[in-house]
Amino acid sequence: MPEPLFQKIALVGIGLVGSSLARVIRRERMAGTLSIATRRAETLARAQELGLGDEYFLDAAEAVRDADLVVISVPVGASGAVAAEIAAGLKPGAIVTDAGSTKTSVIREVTSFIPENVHFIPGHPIAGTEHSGPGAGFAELFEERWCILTPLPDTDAEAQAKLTRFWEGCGSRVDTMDPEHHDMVLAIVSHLPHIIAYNIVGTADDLEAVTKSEVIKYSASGFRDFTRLAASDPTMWRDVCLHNRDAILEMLARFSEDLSALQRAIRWGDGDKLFDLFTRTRDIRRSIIEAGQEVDVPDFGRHVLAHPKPESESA
Ligand SMILES: NC(=O)C1=CN([C@@H]2O[C@H](COP(=O)(O)OP(=O)(O)OC[C@H]3O[C@@H](n4cnc5c(N)ncnc54)[C@H](O)[C@@H]3O)[C@@H](O)[C@H]2O)C=CC1
Ligand SMILES: O=C(O)C(=O)Cc1ccc(O)cc1
Repeated sequence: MPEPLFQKIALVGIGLVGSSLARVIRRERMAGTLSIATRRAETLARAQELGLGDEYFLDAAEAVRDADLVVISVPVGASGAVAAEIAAGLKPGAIVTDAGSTKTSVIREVTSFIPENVHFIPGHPIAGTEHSGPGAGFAELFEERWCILTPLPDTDAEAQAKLTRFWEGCGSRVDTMDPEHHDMVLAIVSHLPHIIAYNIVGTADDLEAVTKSEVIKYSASGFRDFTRLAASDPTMWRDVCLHNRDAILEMLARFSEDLSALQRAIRWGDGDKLFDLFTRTRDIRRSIIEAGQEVDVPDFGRHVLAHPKPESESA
């Protein structure tokens, strides 16, 4: 039997992302020992019931002792507290990474707690669903998805290569970005769509007082798609909004400007303008599909964007 990639992996946070990692780590035999820590006793008991790991701890510092890889998968607002908690237990030479949806805030809040002889390499799997908790995870979550690493200027190349191999073992393709760029890109492709969904579903909910159950009864698939995103975890998305504030506000400002232009076109009956925009956006969708970037995820009855296929596979 080949040696596992890591003798011991510790997962801090065992929700959708942490429990998906636990499942794929086990399937691919990437850890000699898999240690799991989370804050609440009920969540830990559920993880244990599901048989997600080999060892279970409420004290994260104990879980990370002797671990060669530590993955922090908690809402981004809790990353700093987790780093403070685990700092004393970290093994020299260990790799610490995270799965947080924002990167500059995580780096700001975590780095100072990480000892000099430990490699901190922030990361973000661009893979998820609207579900949360240890029961929501599945081993295939990361397959054919990007994982973005945002290494720090002094990141050790060997440690980064090993973390890259880990994500590839999970089925992902790995890219690197600088953290500010990551936060700007994710603000438009992920954070704004969720904020827009929360907003439109909230507006419809306010209207429901007037229209009674019509919002539910006649909800077309467009509205239903928004309700899926708007069902995402409130703690996670509160933290994303608070921790990627500047990039989100920048993207919201652009969005509002464009929405005002659309509003004006509708008010003044400018059909050409509407037609031009709707044609341009349809072309974008078509080019994504033609490039083979769209994959169907039958489990969730939804379409999500995956990474483009490499040249050799796209023929
Ligand atoms: N849900 C999604 O689709 C994706 C989420 N992410 C990011 O991954 C991270 C985890 O998200 P999910 O797994 O979806 O969340 P989740 O809500 O399913 O799980 C979060 C876990 O963190 C634990 N936790 C919370 N505070 C803690 C603390 N102070 N100490 C220890 N454990 C604590 C919770 O008990 C739970 O086990 C977040 O930073 C999120 O932004 C990244 C990609 C996709
Ligand atoms: O469920 C969806 O459509 C998502 O967009 C999942 C998701 C949520 C947050 C991330 O940081 C990455 C992916």
